[in-house]
Amino acid sequence: MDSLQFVIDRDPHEHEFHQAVREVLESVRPVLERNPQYRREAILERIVEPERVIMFRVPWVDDEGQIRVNRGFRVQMNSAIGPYKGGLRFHPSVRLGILKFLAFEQVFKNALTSLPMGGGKGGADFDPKGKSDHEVMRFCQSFMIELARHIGPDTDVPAGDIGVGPREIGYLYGMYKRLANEFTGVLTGKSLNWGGSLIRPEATGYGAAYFLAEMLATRNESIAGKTVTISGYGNVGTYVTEKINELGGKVVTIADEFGYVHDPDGIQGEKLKYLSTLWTIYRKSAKDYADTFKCEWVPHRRPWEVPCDIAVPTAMENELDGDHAALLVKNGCKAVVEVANMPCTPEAVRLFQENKVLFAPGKAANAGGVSVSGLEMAQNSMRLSWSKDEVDRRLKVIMKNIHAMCKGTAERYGARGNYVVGANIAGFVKVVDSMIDQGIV
Ligand SMILES: NC(=O)C1=CN([C@@H]2O[C@H](COP(=O)(O)OP(=O)(O)OC[C@H]3O[C@@H](n4cnc5c(N)ncnc54)[C@H](O)[C@@H]3O)[C@@H](O)[C@H]2O)C=CC1
Ligand SMILES: O=C(O)CCC(=O)C(=O)O
Repeated sequence: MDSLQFVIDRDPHEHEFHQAVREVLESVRPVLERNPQYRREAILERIVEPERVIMFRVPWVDDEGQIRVNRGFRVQMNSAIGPYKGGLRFHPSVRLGILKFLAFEQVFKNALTSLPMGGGKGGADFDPKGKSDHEVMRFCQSFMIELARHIGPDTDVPAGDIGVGPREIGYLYGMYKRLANEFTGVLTGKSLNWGGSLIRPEATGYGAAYFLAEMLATRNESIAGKTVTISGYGNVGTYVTEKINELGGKVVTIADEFGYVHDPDGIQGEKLKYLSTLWTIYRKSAKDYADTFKCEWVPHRRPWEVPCDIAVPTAMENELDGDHAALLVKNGCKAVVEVANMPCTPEAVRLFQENKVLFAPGKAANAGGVSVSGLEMAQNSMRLSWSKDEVDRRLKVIMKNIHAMCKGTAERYGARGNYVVGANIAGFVKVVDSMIDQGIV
């Protein structure tokens, strides 16, 4: 664990980054034992250090004429297997340590997709909630004025994440195009009229449901008839609900930082349509859903206390801790799928694994989003658009392959059923072998 201590000593306050690094280093220990070359090549020391970090001032003017200043970032973590690729997050919690953890996770996730994408992540401590469209536009334009010089369709291709949806991608793209004077696939998650891919908005949620179906099938189970609890109701929360409904499951909760909604009849039909805009367009609290559809609102508590077969955290890192995990286990939960990035604490993951709850780590289960981003890049390069069925078919194949790769790798390393170990080792080996091929750079 010397490499972990090195990371902690260097940046002691970056706890989420330490957490992500610790998990990967623990998983890959048997790989290092079998391959002494990795130690000789100082592969751990190299993989935990971003290739480049860009941090910049983002000044903008609000609707009252006040000058505001936010901090922008892009962490270009690893380009061994392709251009940096990963989302932008606009949220007040954004700081360097959060983006380093997200960029680090992205490196392994992107390697699992089998598409040629390196890992990166960026964003700002800007909160789009409560801002007018014009304020968001001015912010995005100022952000892109600096970011533009560091990205490009073969260099670094950002996309959305929390707080960055089609509106923000549009404003960011408009400014990039004006600065670069070229129309290229420099961002993904674009609107369909100007280079976006069908199924990209749905991809993270649909992909996670496909992964879940594969995982349940290993125990001769399926999503049909299962009760599911979820947390976030943004882009990924909405589409994972849609696909779970389609596969016969019933989603009974949504949540935010103020509490959770319990709708035992299930979030479907008109209610799901309503949900799909609640956060992504109006940025309203989940309580609004409870008020509108007259169901239970439970303030200051988390949805993991509601008995369920499957739990699907879809909002923030570390939103599901050991106490929540103990409740889920006690109530008979059979599977947990991380659709957010690292939403379960290490203690929660340990409890799930000890109690034989199927556990899908985010870097495998939520890889459908970046996979379809990769397919968007391919379509942009070819100057054509695939049909919805074509993209969905490719997404299904990718998720099935990721599942098989994680499962098979875990078995080969004596950790049957441990998708965390499988995902970390499979992603790690692909990236570090590519780094070694390319020399000490
Ligand atoms: N959009 C994508 O394609 C992908 C997203 N993810 C991850 O999925 C998660 C959700 O992302 P999106 O749905 O895209 O974002 P979004 O902005 O559409 O939705 C964010 C959700 O988080 C909730 N939220 C915001 N601040 C919160 C707080 N302080 N406490 C609790 N909940 C809070 C919001 O109410 C909303 O439900 C994130 O962890 C993101 O990194 C992972 C892979 C791809
Ligand atoms: O589509 C992308 O490039 C990135 C999606 C993302 O940010 C993620 O996978 O966490």
